[in-house]
Amino acid sequence: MTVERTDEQSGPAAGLLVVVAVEAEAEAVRRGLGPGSGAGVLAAGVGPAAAAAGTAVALARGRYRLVLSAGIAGGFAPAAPLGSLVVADAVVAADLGAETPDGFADVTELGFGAVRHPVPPGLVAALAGACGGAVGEVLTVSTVTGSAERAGALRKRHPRALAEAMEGFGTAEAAARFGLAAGELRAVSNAVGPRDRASWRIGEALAALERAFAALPPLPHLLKEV
Ligand SMILES: O=C(O)c1cccc(C(=O)CC[C@H]2O[C@@H](n3cnc4c(=O)[nH]cnc43)[C@H](O)[C@@H]2O)c1
Repeated sequence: MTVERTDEQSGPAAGLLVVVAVEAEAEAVRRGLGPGSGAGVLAAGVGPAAAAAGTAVALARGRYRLVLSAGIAGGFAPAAPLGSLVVADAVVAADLGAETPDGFADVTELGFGAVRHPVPPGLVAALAGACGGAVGEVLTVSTVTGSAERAGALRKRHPRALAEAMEGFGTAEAAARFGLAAGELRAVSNAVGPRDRASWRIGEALAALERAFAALPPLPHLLKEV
């Protein structure tokens, strides 16, 4: 696993680490950031475990002050349509828990762990103000939702959720171990609900992700907010 920086590794403290799942997302982020941003961009793999492991290794090896989970996501209709951007004000593990006779119980209800990482409000405002993204919860799931029933159950349990993806909570958990804030910025490639591969708009979502990173304020401005 390597963290590719968009400029010299040996320069001043990098500051920003952007963690995505796959190389196509990393390329979109790098194009948006442009040369000389100094940010680290890591394609850590799909899912919360890969994201947590990759983020932790990168943070142990590099000098970072802020972490962003980024990439494509499923959007909850109608708030997060295809091609739109979503900025998390909380990163929430939505399927970390147990099935009980009374329904799903998250790990905090079972008496241990955490399922939620709030994002510093100033960081949320700076990100959303810059890219025009909608603000709300972004869920992290280990299984992509593929039915209206599951989508409805998630929305019932998380009425403020705008999107689901698979890495944010892992990235935020790792960042927290290093005492760092983490945000999440997602571009919607598909609707959360019944599986319909023909309707995915991955190219549009990657283009929106690139535009979002091109619009980000300079790093010192973001760092003031955390
Ligand atoms: O096979 C399917 O039905 C299916 C539907 C949506 C996404 C996938 C993926 O394997 C992509 C996972 C990858 O992309 C992010 N992502 C994008 N859309 C979603 C989603 O609706 N729910 C969860 N994750 C999504 C995710 O963060 C992964 O990196 C397959």
